[in-house]
Amino acid sequence: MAAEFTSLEGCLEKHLPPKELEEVKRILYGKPVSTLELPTEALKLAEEKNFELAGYKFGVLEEQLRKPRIVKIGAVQNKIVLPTSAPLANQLAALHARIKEITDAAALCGVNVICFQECWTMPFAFCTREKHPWTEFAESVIDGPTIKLCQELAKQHNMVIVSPILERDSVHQDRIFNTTVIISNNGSVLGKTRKNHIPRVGDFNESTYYMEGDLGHPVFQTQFGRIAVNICYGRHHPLNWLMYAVNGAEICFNPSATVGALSEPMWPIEARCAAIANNYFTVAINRIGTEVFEHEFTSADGKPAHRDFGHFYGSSYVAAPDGSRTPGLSRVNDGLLVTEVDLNMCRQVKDKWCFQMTSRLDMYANSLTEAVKPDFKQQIIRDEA
Ligand SMILES: NC(=O)NCCC(=O)O
Repeated sequence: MAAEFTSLEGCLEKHLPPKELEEVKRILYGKPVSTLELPTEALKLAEEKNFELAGYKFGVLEEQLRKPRIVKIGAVQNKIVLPTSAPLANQLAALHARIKEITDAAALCGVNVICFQECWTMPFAFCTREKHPWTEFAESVIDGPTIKLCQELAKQHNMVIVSPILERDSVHQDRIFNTTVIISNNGSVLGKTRKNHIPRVGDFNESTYYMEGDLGHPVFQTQFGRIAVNICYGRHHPLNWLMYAVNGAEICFNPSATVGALSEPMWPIEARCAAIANNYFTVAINRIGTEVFEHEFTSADGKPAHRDFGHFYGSSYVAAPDGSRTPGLSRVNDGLLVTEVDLNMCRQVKDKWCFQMTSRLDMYANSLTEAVKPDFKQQIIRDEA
């Protein structure tokens, strides 16, 4: 769908009578979320700097023996700032400045953990199939310029920063990975996680640029809960989501870069299903805009060569373990979504639905062990009549 369609929620609100709208929202979005009051200063900054700022809060049961574990999550979606033909250093600096503005607004809103979009320091150039100059954006997660910036911001704002970048691993022969770095609110690098599943679909020609993640499914214990990151295409793999839950995640981020023609109908479903199935909060983040490249490329589908990927439709949202979700940010504008959650909800929903007790992981572990053997025989009962 074209970039002019700004948001699904906006369209429903414009065209449905209030009573029907309430029913549609109940069915499509689950238990209603309330609006979070945001400081005037932050709203002013958002207006001045031209990004959407929205805030929501999920309802949760009050417990008698546990204190609430309130966390404010920030999700950021943004366009690239300069054209893809600008000098790389300028492109990077402009993105750094943009993310700093949005993070400053998040700090004013009291955000505890913020996550940016997939490979946020660069245009999503993998569609071009050109290595030069794009692989130059890959940087060290130990002392690269982006990590340094994130460390400063994390310390300044007492905020955990989840920063998805293209990683250059110089300790291992300059290999490249699609990595997310977790920076603690004290400014130190807590660790990193790498994209496990690499797309081989449409113009997402990413497997020629970087390798499959080799770090498993780490979960990071932060001062604001246990967090994990399932990077973009990993959201199509239920076992990837599952393993972060098995390792104890309470919030699972899904920083992404995906376009309307390919995935938009799947977008509202996948991270939300994952929240339900895995009893954690999911944070689905997608980039914004249409990125135009200097040289034409084809999509190997017989259609004419072109210079862009299509429209990255944003629509970032948060889903809760009880199946409710926030409205999405816009399909066309940069934005910051602030969501207040009580992590106690994860266990409350586990106790209600018992998915963790009925999942039969041992049965599937055995079945999958058999299924990956070369001499595996499918369990099919044939009608020989
Ligand atoms: N960045 C990325 O993995 N995109 C793949 C397309 C999709 O998963 O929608």
